[in-house]
Amino acid sequence: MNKTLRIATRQSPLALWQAEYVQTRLEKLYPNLTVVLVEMSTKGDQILNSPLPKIGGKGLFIKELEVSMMKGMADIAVHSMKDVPYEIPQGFELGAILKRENPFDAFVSNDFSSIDDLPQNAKVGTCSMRRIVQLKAIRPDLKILDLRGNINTRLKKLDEGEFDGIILACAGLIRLGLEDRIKQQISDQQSLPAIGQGAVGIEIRENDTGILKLIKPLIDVETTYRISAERAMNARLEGGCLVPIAGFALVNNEQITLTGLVGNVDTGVILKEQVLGHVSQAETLGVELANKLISLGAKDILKG
Ligand SMILES: NCc1[nH]cc(CCC(=O)O)c1CC(=O)O
Repeated sequence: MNKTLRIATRQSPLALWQAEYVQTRLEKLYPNLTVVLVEMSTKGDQILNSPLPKIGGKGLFIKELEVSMMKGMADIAVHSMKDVPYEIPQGFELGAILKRENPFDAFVSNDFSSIDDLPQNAKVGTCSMRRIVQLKAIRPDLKILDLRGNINTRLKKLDEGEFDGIILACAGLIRLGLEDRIKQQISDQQSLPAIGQGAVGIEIRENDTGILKLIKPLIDVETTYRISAERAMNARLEGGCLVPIAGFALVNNEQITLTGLVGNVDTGVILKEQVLGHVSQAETLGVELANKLISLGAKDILKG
């Protein structure tokens, strides 16, 4: 019997690419399944004249998709994991996390080859508090200017000369076929990636066992360990996009190394720590790292 599965998605080129990627994967797995996209705009897409932290943070890119699932208009929602708040609302759960793309930040410029190549007092565009605090640590002279909008909008503003360079995620550029715009892949030493950066997740209605079974083949185990550790740390720190928090996990031979960072844009203070352990303890390690950061003053740093 032909079944139809409906994917709730935002309408940005990146969101559509990610939703179509899941659609293609599912159609290949299940030839009798029809997979359709239910496109919608979210508040986070609509309010572009204010820095994201001032309008309520990342949940603004998610809420409408969850409402469509609750109303029975869609069966799953595809998100960039870095846009998913650490608390999943009651009635929903993360059903699958797919294989992580390049997780690092990218320096994008038409005139300069790297952050180090930028002249004194160069103008750099980003709205991420995480990127700002780490950029200022390596180049305190830079003029960081607010930059919002989808990837193409941000590139257009760069190309129109508003900035000497901008910071984006490698993953978004790669997925949109814009890898050639990456002038420098910024190392995690210079800019620790955002929690979940580079990973795509599928949100479902809680206990929707039929859908869970359907999407199970899309799960990437290593990525799930990495994102679980990063998100557990963020949850313990109660981090949103209002504060500069970064977390990045790597897995090697069933050992997970989790690095976490908190900072303060006003004071420039950065606190960075690391834990390691067995992948089976991913979430426990995330909490352990958060507790270590808290014991070293993370909450006061985040308050400023
Ligand atoms: N809301 C911004 C956002 N959310 C996810 C990505 C990139 C894709 C990813 O990290 O998976 C981006 C763009 C960026 O940070 O440059």
